[in-house]
Amino acid sequence: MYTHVMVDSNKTADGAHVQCIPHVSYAHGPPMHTVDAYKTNSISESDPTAYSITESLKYAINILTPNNSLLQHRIRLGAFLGSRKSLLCGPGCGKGTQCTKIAENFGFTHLSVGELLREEVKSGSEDGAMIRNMMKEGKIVPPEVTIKLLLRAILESGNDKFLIDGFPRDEENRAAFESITNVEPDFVLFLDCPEEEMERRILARNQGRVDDSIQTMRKRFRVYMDSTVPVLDHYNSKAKLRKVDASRPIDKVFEDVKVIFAPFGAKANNSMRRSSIRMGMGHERVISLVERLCRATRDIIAYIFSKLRSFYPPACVTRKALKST
Ligand SMILES: Nc1ncnc2c1ncn2[C@@H]1O[C@H](COP(=O)(O)OP(=O)(O)OP(=O)(O)O)[C@@H](O)[C@H]1O
Ligand SMILES: O=c1ccn([C@@H]2O[C@H](COP(=O)(O)O)[C@@H](O)[C@H]2O)c(=O)[nH]1
Repeated sequence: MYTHVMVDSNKTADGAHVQCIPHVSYAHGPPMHTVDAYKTNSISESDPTAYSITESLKYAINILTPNNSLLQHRIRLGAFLGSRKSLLCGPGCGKGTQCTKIAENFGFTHLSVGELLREEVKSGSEDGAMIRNMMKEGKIVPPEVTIKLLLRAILESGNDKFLIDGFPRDEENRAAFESITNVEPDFVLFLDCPEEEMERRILARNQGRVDDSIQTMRKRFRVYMDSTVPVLDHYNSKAKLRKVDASRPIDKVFEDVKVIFAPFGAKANNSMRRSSIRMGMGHERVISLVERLCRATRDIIAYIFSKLRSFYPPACVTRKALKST
């Protein structure tokens, strides 16, 4: 299986996309490279000059955002990784539930990688079948896929504050993401919940998810222990882990979460919030639209003035012209 990175140079950074497609085509940049999508650092035998997928993505991102500067500016990450108690836990601790509340209250864009993957499956894309199978088995999808989806969502969001829910699930995803973007999360929220409670929540969820079965849940717990706990340890060693007791009711958990997030985000004001409700959108989206509108208005006014100036020169110029006649 080979995956390639395509860069469409006609798009602006906001509209740009990084795509994994079966045959590479770099619109600009190095000649075609083939990359083994399932080995982060592999070099294809058929092409000795092949880039690793990480390098390819890095190159693509650099085209979209020279030196990663835009991306660095735009990403401030709060990552949710799952939860654990007595070293056994993970899915169902309430990440999605708390993320929705944080996004509403602190103006973050909530990006659930699990949700992005589910949408990719629904879209019927080439990766869809592979993603669905991996999710059904409770496995972690390779970084080439998750990071592509994540970066696309980041670039499309128009926001500069992101809440990344359920990522990175393993060291490979963490290392690839940090290497590509050159950014680390501000902190990682760890929702601590007993395994039995998480089981209860998952089995009561009833949203028709392919992984909400006892069998898959057990597999997910194992994957969590083997692959995600080392990521938690990594952030803990960097003093970036913030732990909250997630076994309590939703609002009680959120009270503690709010304290952690308080320094990280301005609350959207009430009129913005009312507009978001009226327009049926998340308020961060409304803020971004208002910002864009302001920028567009400023550009239009500047344009009108430049036209006016060419028809009506400034008074001093007119006076000078009159004097000389
Ligand atoms: N504190 C809580 N108390 C009781 N139920 C909760 C709590 N938090 C979330 N739930 C419920 O538990 C279920 C799982 O929550 P949620 O989907 O937010 O978890 P998650 O960690 O995102 O799960 P997954 O990792 O499987 O995506 C949902 O039905 C949700 O309504
Ligand atoms: O970074 C990620 C995040 C998720 N997955 C896969 O999706 C499911 C469900 O994720 P939730 O965040 O719990 O909704 C997870 O079990 C993985 O199979 C992933 O591969 N990589």
